[in-house]
Amino acid sequence: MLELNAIESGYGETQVLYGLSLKAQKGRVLAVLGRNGAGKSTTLKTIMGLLPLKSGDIVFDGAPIAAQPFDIAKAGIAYVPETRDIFPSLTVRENLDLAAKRFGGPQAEWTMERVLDVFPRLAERMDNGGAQLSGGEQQMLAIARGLLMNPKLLILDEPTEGLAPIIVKLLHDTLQELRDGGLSMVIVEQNFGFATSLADDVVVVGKGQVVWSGTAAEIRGNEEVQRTWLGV
Ligand SMILES: Nc1ncnc2c1ncn2[C@@H]1O[C@H](COP(=O)(O)OP(=O)(O)OP(=O)(O)O)[C@@H](O)[C@H]1O
Repeated sequence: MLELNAIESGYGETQVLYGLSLKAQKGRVLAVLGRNGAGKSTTLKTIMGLLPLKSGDIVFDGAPIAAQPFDIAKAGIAYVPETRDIFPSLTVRENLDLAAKRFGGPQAEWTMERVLDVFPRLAERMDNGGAQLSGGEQQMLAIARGLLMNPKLLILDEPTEGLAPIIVKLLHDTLQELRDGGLSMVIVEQNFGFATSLADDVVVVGKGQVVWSGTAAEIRGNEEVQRTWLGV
């Protein structure tokens, strides 16, 4: 459903991706792993139109991906950045309403009610300001907002970063539920156990390219790849 073919991208003069190719398939979870600075976040930002694609192409659902972030979201990709980017001065309800109004509708698969079923903790915090939420609640809000965009593909950048183990476990169970419901996802993650227990497929990024790809079971059994490219 999403295909990156030999993409090159970076920040101004600084090139970070050197011919990176990968495929994310419908109904499956792809984990993108790699050491700090390998180019994982840069890959996601390039997919989302936040960094210019210098060379190569990106195909989503059989068509070249749009150039502008809003059009990419409209086409069906929801992106939860590392920074979560919720609106701190708005309440939980207002944060969710913004996405529901823009991307919802009578036919929408994800409604406010359904999202709050998945994240009951948010239902208890609807009138709290974004800034009053814990890190885990902010992450839940960011994912809930992504779901209300009714995406075909949900992209998450380091969802467990900075979260306590008990919240990581809760998040894991929630994402597993979404996966079992058939949601396609791409997850960039430093937490190897978290990522490989959720993922079907795995790519490892090193120095701006994909250096290994296979299934989650294969990488769990491959200590050499773990040691060489992930430092696990
Ligand atoms: N805004 C920026 N301007 C210039 N260089 C950047 C910028 N952001 C990241 N880089 C550089 O791009 C390279 C890849 O960064 P990227 O964030 O994609 O890595 P990553 O694999 O996601 O790792 P991390 O887990 O640290 O986020 C790094 O060398 C980083 O220093």
